[in-house]
Amino acid sequence: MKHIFIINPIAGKGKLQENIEKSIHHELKTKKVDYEVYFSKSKDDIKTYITNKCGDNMQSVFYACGGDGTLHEVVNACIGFENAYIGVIPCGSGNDFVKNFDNRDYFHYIDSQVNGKAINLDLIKVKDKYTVSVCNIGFDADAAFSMHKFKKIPFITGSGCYIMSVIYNLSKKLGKELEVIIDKDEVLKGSFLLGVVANGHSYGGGYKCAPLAEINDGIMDLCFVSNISRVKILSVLGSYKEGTHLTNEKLKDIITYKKCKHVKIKSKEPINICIDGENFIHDEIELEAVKDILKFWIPEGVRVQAEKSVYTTQ
Ligand SMILES: Nc1ncnc2c1ncn2[C@@H]1O[C@H](COP(=O)(O)OP(=O)(O)OP(=O)(O)O)[C@@H](O)[C@H]1O
Repeated sequence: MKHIFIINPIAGKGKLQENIEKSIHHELKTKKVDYEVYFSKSKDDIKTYITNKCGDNMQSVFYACGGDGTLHEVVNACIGFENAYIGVIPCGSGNDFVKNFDNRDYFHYIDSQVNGKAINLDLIKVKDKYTVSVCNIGFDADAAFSMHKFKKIPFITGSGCYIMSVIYNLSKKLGKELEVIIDKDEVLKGSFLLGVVANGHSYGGGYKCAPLAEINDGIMDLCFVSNISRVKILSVLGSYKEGTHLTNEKLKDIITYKKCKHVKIKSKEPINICIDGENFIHDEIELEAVKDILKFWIPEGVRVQAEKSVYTTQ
């Protein structure tokens, strides 16, 4: 097995990458491990690099050294290659995918990584892409989209930009008129503040939007929040971040939570959609759970999180 570390130099604040490169060489140089370190030049470069590498028919693990965006690119580049496995060394800002595992520290240990093993996990297929963590629409997707407006302001950090973008979006009309068709059968119709279709349980750097989601059950978790007043948003957000929104009695009338295998979302006008934190615009999307398609390389000592206790869902 060859171990190929793809480091995204701009993920997170770019602080951990140098240390990761040093520990890779420190741990592996003297051992009989076939390895390579590559610094990605752009999003598209990740795909070109992996496609070329997979062409040599060698069994390889491609480690996404970055955040969920980097992992998303590595996964989508590797899908379809029988000889490619996907690992991750989290060094982005959110790193939500690895939150679905116990003993996450081991993701940072190079010896645990190279002594890992392959397991099968699920992904969500949306259009011609695969989602690793979460697809989201609504208020928070709009905030992610309009962040660029604030990036040009001097001395404002990434989180500062996000806060300004949230405030900017709060001043605009809230609520998306949507039709959501679940498993080709059940229809939800209405005005929604936000909605997620999730493989993993978290997004946005720790918002536990889908607390019951499991990455190896072949099922997606859908959580839609009905449109509410600006004042109520603040009281909902705390619960939504903690993942207690399913058990919070005060929120039961505004939350719809379902487990499903297929979802179609329709809007009369094009809307912003975030897929693993990457931005897209569509007026209709279909999402489908695909069981066991991700050939994930799990470090020694790490476990997929155990089944959650059952909450009351609608
Ligand atoms: N060399 C590069 N230059 C510019 N962008 C890159 C480069 N390599 C990869 N990318 C892209 O950078 C984007 C941001 O990376 P990523 O999402 O991993 O970091 P993050 O936003 O800090 O982490 P997270 O998504 O976990 O919050 C991704 O879209 C990735 O494809």
